[in-house]
Amino acid sequence: MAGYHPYRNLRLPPNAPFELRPSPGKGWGAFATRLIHRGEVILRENPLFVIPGPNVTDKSLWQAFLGLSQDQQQQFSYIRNNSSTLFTDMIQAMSQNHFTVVDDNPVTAQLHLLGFFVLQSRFNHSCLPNSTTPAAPTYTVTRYATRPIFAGDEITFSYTPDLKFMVRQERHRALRFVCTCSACQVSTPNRIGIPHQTVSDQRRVLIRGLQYLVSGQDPVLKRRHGPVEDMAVPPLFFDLAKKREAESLRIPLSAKFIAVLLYAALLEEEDILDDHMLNIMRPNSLRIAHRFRTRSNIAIVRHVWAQSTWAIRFWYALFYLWNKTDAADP
Ligand SMILES: C[S@@+](CC[C@H](N)C(=O)[O-])C[C@H]1O[C@@H](n2cnc3c(N)ncnc32)[C@H](O)[C@@H]1O
Repeated sequence: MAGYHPYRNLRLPPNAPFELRPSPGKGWGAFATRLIHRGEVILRENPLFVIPGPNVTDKSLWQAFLGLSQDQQQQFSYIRNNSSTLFTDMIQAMSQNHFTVVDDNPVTAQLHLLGFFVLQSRFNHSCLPNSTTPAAPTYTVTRYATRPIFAGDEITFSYTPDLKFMVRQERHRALRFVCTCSACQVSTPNRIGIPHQTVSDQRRVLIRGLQYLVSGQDPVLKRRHGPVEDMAVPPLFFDLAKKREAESLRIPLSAKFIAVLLYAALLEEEDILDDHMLNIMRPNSLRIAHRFRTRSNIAIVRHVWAQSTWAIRFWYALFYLWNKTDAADP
């Protein structure tokens, strides 16, 4: 491709299944150069440096920068903001190119550490992503494909997991840019002609409410760090009795089980239920399933669990368990 851009100097790993090139409306992005299978590793990368967060100072950033080798400093100097101009200060550069990393040392594991990533930060956001970078107790950030990605497709990920609980406009405020993915484009109609975005917004409000119901915490407002910390998200509950019920976790076991199944079914329908989320969802819902103590309920739960999709599990549970009390109820 013609035209000089400093990103052409960024070093990709040998056999990387992607290339960097302009992504209309989003600066540059990463695009698959061959079919990438679901679950395949796309990129494993170590940070250029790691510093304590969440609040960083120019001084700590300069110190980290000066500790880099000449070659690493040069890779750092190629990084641009989205409009291809240099960052005006180090804090801005860090805020757009970092991932939170976790220390595997039990003494320092609680620190909020931020790593500067040259390549992982070149991937653009999508509210319907095709890759993910699950948290792991190591400084290395690994990106996996969450669905098959075809040659030429842009490789994207969700910039924060909490975005799945937000409607389009809340997501844009949190991201501080207007995302143009298909969940955000007002004009994209779904299978039955309704704009995807309308249905998607309704699903995400429900997903947030269900998460509140089973965890007792509003997943959006509980956040203290990150892009959503200072945004005005409307409260979910206007009925204070319901809010207290959710927060005291005193909902019957059958309602909780149904809520968890509906939560997974909505994620599945929204097409954002990836293998890493499933690895969390499955044991969580099984834990609730194993708490039933009433014999007839246990038989229903076994039958529910044997179904093939979360949507069918949800409908079975709704039909057979709705309003059923259990010996294990709080
Ligand atoms: C870490 S950078 C991603 C790489 C960047 N595009 C580049 O050229 O280096 C994040 C910035 O990319 C842009 N961006 C990422 N995803 C986008 C999307 N879905 N829609 C519009 N802009 C996006 C935003 O300006 C965002 O602040």
